[in-house]
Amino acid sequence: MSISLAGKTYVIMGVANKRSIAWGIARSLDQSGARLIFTYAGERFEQSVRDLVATLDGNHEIILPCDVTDDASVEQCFAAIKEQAGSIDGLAHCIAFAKTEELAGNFSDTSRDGFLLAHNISSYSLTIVARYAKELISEGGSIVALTYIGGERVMPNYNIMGVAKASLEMSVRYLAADLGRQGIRVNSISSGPIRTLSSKGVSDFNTILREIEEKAPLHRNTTPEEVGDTAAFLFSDMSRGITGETIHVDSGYHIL
Ligand SMILES: CCCCCCc1ccc(Oc2ccc(Oc3cccc(O)n3)cc2)c(O)c1
Repeated sequence: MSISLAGKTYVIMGVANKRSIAWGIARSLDQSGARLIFTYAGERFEQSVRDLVATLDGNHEIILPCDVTDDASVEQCFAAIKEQAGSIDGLAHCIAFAKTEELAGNFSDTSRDGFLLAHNISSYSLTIVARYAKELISEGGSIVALTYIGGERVMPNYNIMGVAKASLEMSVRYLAADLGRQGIRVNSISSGPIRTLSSKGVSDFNTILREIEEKAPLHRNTTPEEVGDTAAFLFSDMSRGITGETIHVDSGYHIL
């Protein structure tokens, strides 16, 4: 891999299993020589994260719980990172959730608590994580978040998650404006659909994958490795002039 992140440390939030996009990012950064810190939500993921991390080249020892819906949990997580690592060079936010019943049917039937839950986990979490991470991120650091085109235009069944992603993408721009004076860049990767644990929550997912193969300019679906390599670029100095940006890694689908 041409990009070197040797001597750099990144926090990766949201690895659930080997299919996670967060895991694709982890593998690319590991290949680029970075030291990685992992956080997981809920101890049911701890063992699978530990087992996966053991397969990487580098020895990434810091693996911590972090419930982004709990301010104290986020504060304790970053206090532990400060204590165990000192400073970091960036963070990958790969966290989202919405109730499955809100990811199908009529958008007008969205419930108040379904709306709030989706925004709490899928959008506000980036802002509170950035608030604590900015104290640890060195000059020249970089934050990367994951989004989907359903936050820019209507994609059937994506519903409330699309509204939350629109909020996330605008949060990326406001955070870029705020943290730029500290030399911290904030960008998002808009990934094409990838089969993950999360995509099981979206009805009719297979139809979308087929549509991409038929219509996307590259006529193939997106892979976690492609997203991982773009993340490595956004963490590297090769992207030092880019902030507040959304890069589409989607075989070109967004131009249609
Ligand atoms: C109609 C659009 C089909 C392509 C969707 C691509 C996609 C797949 C997964 C994505 O991430 C999530 C994350 C959590 C999520 O909520 C879930 C996931 C599983 C179970 C559950 O109860 N909620 C739904 C999507 C995402 O943001 C975007």
